[in-house]
Amino acid sequence: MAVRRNDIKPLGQRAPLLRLNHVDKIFNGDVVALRDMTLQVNQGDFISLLGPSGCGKSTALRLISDLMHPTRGRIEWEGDHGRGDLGVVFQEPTLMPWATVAQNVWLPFRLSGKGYAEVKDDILEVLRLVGLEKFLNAYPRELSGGMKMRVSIARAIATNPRLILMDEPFAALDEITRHKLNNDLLRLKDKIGCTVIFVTHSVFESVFLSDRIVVMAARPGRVLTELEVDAPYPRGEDFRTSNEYAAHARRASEALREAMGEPA
Ligand SMILES: Nc1ncnc2c1ncn2[C@@H]1O[C@H](COP(=O)(O)OP(=O)(O)OP(=O)(O)O)[C@@H](O)[C@H]1O
Repeated sequence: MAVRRNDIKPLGQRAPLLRLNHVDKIFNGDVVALRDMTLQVNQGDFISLLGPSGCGKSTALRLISDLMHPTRGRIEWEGDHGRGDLGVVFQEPTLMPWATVAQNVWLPFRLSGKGYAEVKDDILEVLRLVGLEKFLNAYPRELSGGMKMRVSIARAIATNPRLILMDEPFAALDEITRHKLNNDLLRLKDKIGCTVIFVTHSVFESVFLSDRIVVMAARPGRVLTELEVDAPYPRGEDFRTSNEYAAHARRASEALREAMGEPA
């Protein structure tokens, strides 16, 4: 079985997974995309990076995924870190249009040398988790935007990576689909206990999804503050309409206004 259930411990009791240690990223000698970012990621965390355009959210994800290296500081993984430790979901579902849904989800297995027959059951299982088991043989063009994103999520979790990076995955979707996918993502998290770093511009999405919100500011890109959302999972419509949710959203909005240099 590819996707296994990992139990999530309460905040404060989680084992460490990854640490960004005083990380700077400077482009072309003078564009400070990130300054002195320190972030401890623990197993089972759902962390949102929330901030205005240009505050270095995508740069942080690229550094974590080893697509580039810090100018200063270090990124330290707990234990051995290798290929297959990361699942990535982008704003665009980035599916291969000529391949079926199942073949698209096969990709990360294929990259690690596994034949289709060997992992067929795993592919079916992960598609079941995102509610697309009936679309195994469909092509991306036959799917709605939300369904394509589910395939993209299925592909990212299929090999049970230690960390899933999501870069504004729902930003291009309509509000109703976005709400639905937020609900589905939390159900999925509850089932498989994954660790997620989720980039978003949306206060409401960050409060609904995450248990830690890292608020970032631009010019230079940096961490301004970190907020905890201690509401228990699973979360659903009850949480979304609760006073607790509104209070967290107010706190996050105030921090974001500060990040944008506006009076609180
Ligand atoms: N390859 C690059 N070369 C030069 N500058 C870059 C490069 N990548 C990012 N930057 C700059 O670094 C800063 C941070 O960019 P980044 O894309 O990480 O921000 P972001 O918070 O993800 O923004 P958005 O929310 O708009 O996606 C910006 O000023 C950007 O112009």
